[in-house]
Amino acid sequence: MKKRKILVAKIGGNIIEDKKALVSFLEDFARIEGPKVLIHGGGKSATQLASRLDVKTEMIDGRRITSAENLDIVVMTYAGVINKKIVAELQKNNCNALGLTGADANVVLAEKRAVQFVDYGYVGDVIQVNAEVINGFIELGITPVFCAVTHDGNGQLLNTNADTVASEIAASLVNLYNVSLFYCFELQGVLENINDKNSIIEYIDSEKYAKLTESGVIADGMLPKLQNCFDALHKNVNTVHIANASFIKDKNIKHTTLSL
Ligand SMILES: Nc1ncnc2c1ncn2[C@@H]1O[C@H](COP(=O)(O)OP(=O)(O)O)[C@@H](O)[C@H]1O
Ligand SMILES: CC(=O)N[C@@H](CCC(=O)OP(=O)(O)O)C(=O)O
Repeated sequence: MKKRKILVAKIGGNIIEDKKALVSFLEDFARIEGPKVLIHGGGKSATQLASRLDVKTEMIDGRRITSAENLDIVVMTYAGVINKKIVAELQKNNCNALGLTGADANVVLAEKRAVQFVDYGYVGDVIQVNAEVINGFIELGITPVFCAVTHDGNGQLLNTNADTVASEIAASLVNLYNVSLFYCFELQGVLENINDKNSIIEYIDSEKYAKLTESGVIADGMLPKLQNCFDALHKNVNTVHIANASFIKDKNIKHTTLSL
């Protein structure tokens, strides 16, 4: 039997911080028919709140070193203000959204990252996603909206990169759906030259990915994003794109498509 299509979209901190871009993205997202899931980050907002509270922020390879204080800040920011504002905006646009952390309904179970060279603190690596629960919400006509907070099943909340949450949720749905994963952000795609907004690399396969990483073209948040794209493809997610937030309504704009 042919599988139904589902869209798994992720928006990051730069879109969330840009009120106009966020409102416009959510309007377009709300309009999309059929099953869909939204995952959001908000790293920029968490860093701003930490600074207002005089709490140090440290990122390594695009991931936040998460102390107990940082964890409280990210939970307040991601699961609180950002998640609820997004849900309210989607409701305004007649999209029946439900805001969740990975702890809610036990959808995203993670484990605290073991200390190897770096102690990331309360950062979680995803162990399991409960696709049946996500599908249950969708069957009820509800659009799940996930933030990047997960849990370990023993009462500990954890901070997980939002791109990873999106990749894992997308991968969990492949037995039920034909899954498209869109990473939407402020640029047009992966750039050959970060200072030239038009230098969009339209196709990246595993070989090109290795070359780009080696040459240092890929840096900061783009490192985990691409890793997560390839993880999703290896787990049989059908299509993966990195694109500007407006890609959600206009599939003809230039962007980056990933393949193995
Ligand atoms: N080659 C590249 N092409 C595009 N962006 C890149 C590249 N290398 C590094 N980046 C950085 O990665 C950022 C995207 O990662 P991140 O900030 O985690 O995104 P998001 O807003 O989706 O969370 C871009 O804003 C850019 O600063
Ligand atoms: C472990 C880790 O790094 N978690 C991320 C989660 C938020 C996120 O990924 O936000 P963006 O999508 O806006 O970057 C962080 O705290 O920054």
